[in-house]
Amino acid sequence: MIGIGSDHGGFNLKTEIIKFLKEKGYEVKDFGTYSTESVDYPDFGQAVTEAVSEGECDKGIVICGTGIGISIAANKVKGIRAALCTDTYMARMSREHNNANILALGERVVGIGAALDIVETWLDTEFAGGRHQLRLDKIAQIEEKYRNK
Ligand SMILES: O=C(CO)[C@H](O)[C@H](O)[C@H](O)COP(=O)(O)O
Repeated sequence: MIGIGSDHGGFNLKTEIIKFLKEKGYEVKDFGTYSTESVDYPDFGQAVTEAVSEGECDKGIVICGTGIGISIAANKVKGIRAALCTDTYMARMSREHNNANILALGERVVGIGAALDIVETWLDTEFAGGRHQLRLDKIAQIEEKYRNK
């Protein structure tokens, strides 16, 4: 199950991505927003990332105007590694090296065609493990250190 959410600045791209994923046979859960009326991106970043963190969704996609705000919000949730990607190389590396479990996109930054290529690359790429796992373990240690501070 892929969780997806956006603010108003990412609503149109979210609609296109949902259509694309369903055509590819993915199960998708849409966490909103459901129109271009102004809303706050942390609410939707939190909804998607909690679903991934709690195991309801395998991976998540979050979208705002730039992808910046919603990726910052997403990375506050324990166990989340949200990657803001603007091209397919970043999408591939964010999976291969960072085992990103959330893809962040900016509707006002990337066109629809490029965004769909990024989504496809991201979903099709596996984590490489090895030395990269050691680095992710260090990120988890930082998360743990600052958890209750
Ligand atoms: O969070 C963002 C930037 O970091 C997103 O791009 C938002 O979508 C953007 O800030 C919303 O801006 P708006 O002027 O309220 O549409």
